[in-house]
Amino acid sequence: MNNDPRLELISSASLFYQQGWMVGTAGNLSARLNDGSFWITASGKSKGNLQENDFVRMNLEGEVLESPNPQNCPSAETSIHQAIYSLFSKANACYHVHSVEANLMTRYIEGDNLPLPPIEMVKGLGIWQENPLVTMPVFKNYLNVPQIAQEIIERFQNKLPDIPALLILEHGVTVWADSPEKAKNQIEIAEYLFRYILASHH
Ligand SMILES: CSCCC(=O)C(=O)COP(=O)(O)O
Ligand SMILES: [Zn+2]
Repeated sequence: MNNDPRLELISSASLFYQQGWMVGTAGNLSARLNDGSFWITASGKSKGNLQENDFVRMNLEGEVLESPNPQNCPSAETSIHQAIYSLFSKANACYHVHSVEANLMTRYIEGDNLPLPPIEMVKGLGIWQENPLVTMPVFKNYLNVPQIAQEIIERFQNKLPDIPALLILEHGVTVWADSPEKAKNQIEIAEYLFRYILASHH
C-alpha cells in the first residue's frame, strides 16, 4: 500500500472532475495506508483542484488521526468508506462520484439491484465469464449517511456483491479496490456501463 496516496487521489479527482463526475464538490476518494488508517477527501472541497491539505486521515473507528488543515472536516460520507474497509480487508481504495448517468439508472433498477449488460467491459469489474449475468447492488439514499453505511454492512455481511461496486440511488456510485489505480479504473468502467445502459434503451 502507498505510504502517501494523496497525490494519486488528487490526480484521479481532477480527472473525474473534468469528466463532470465530481462537480460542485460532489464525490469523495479515500485510500488506506499500511497502518490501517486512511486518507479521505475533506468535506465540501472542490474536487477539481485539491491540495494535499484537503485531506483528513481517519481510523476505522471514524476518529480523526491527522488533519493538516485543522479547519477541515472529513467527508460527510466517511461512514461508507469505513463500512467498505471493514467489510473488505483487501480494499485499499474507495472512490465515490456523482455522474448524471448514475442518477439516471433508477428506471433500470430491478428490486435492489441494477442488472449489468453482458458485455466485455464487465471484465473491468473482475467478472471473467462467458455471457456474464451480474448485477450492481443498489442502496437507498438517506440524508443520514450512516444509515446507508449500516445497510451496506448488513447486506454484504449476508451476501457478498458480484462486483466491487455499489450504486446509491439518485446519488452516485461507490467502488473499492486493492489499489487507487484499480479504483480509478473501476469508476471508469462503472460509468461506461451506465452510459451503455442509457444508450441501449434509446
Ligand atoms: C453536492 S455533494 C453532496 C454531498 C455528497 O454526496 C458527496 O459526495 C460529497 O460530500 P463530501 O462531504 O465528501 O464533500
Ligand atoms: Zn455523494
